[in-house]
Amino acid sequence: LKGNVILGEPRNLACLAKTWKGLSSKTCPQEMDENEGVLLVEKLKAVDYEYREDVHWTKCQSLLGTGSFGDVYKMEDKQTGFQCAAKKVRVEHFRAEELTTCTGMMHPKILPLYGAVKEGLWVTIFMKLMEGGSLGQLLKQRGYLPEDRALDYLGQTLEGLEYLHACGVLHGDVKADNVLLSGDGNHTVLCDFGHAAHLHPDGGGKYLVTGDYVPGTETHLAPEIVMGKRCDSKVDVWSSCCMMLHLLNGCHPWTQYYNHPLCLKIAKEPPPLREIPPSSHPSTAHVIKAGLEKEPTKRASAAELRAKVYTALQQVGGLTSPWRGEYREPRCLQ
Ligand SMILES: N#Cc1cccc(-c2csc(Nc3cc(F)ccc3O)n2)c1
Repeated sequence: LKGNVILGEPRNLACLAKTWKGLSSKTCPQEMDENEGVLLVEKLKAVDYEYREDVHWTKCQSLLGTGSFGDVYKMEDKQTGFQCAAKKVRVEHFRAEELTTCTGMMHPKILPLYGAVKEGLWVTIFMKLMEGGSLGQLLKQRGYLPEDRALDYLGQTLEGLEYLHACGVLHGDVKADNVLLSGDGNHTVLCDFGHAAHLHPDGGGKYLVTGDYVPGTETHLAPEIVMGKRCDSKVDVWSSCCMMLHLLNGCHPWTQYYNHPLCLKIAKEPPPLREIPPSSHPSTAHVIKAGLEKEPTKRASAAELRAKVYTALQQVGGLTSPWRGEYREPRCLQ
């Protein structure tokens, strides 16, 4: 059995990932057994240039969650015993941007990539294990979050976005399911670059709705995306405030007022500011208003919005409530 899995550098992985794009199941039989990839950490060990599921690594029983285009499992390297998270994506659904946008990214609020391997018709992407699970899962357990917790998580998410945008990358699917938590619930990282895109260096927008672009979560889509206009990093700011409404209410924006297809409403209707809980502090409302400007040039940047979030967090008395507290009936079902 031939293999071509190496311990390498992020740029090796970015380069190899581009050759995986668009391979379809119509490939020849020997392709079915191909095993190639780049591992970025010593704790994931290829053996004779091979790294195969159930041979060199195995999935642990639990399904951790569902990412874009694939399920996420806890996995263990059979040689080193090291455990991490792994998402399996069919090559037909694999987008090279999932790896080219986040390789080489080093920031406390961005989930570290450990490598990726193609085995037959599957691409497996390895990332750091986050014991706290996703913010989406926490929300299901708590109904909706206290204002200080929601502000703190929004602020950390915006820190990660600020770094991403400075690197010329837009995430494309900012939502609670793609924000992961440390074991103590106090630190977040942004994950899942399945909808990410490289921004033009001139900072000009990019036509997202083209060839292989798959839109992110409909309820969180910015107006300029649904109107097929040029998009830039501001689309992530809009989505982060849709996530904020989701954290504060326990339900996605728009869904209580409109039926599908929501994209027509997102384009036509005013921003969903009426969904800001009346009990919110005025500074919190100010943050959401600044992030839900329909005109991207008027919308706050991730850096500007982060500053407003920290002010609001101070105004509400800082972070005081526990991350796992009592369940609160989502506001949308009241
Ligand atoms: N650890 C962990 C954990 C727990 C719950 C959900 C997720 C989750 C949601 S999207 C997601 N994407 C993802 C996970 C990988 F391991 C590798 C690439 C990915 O895009 N992971 C991860």
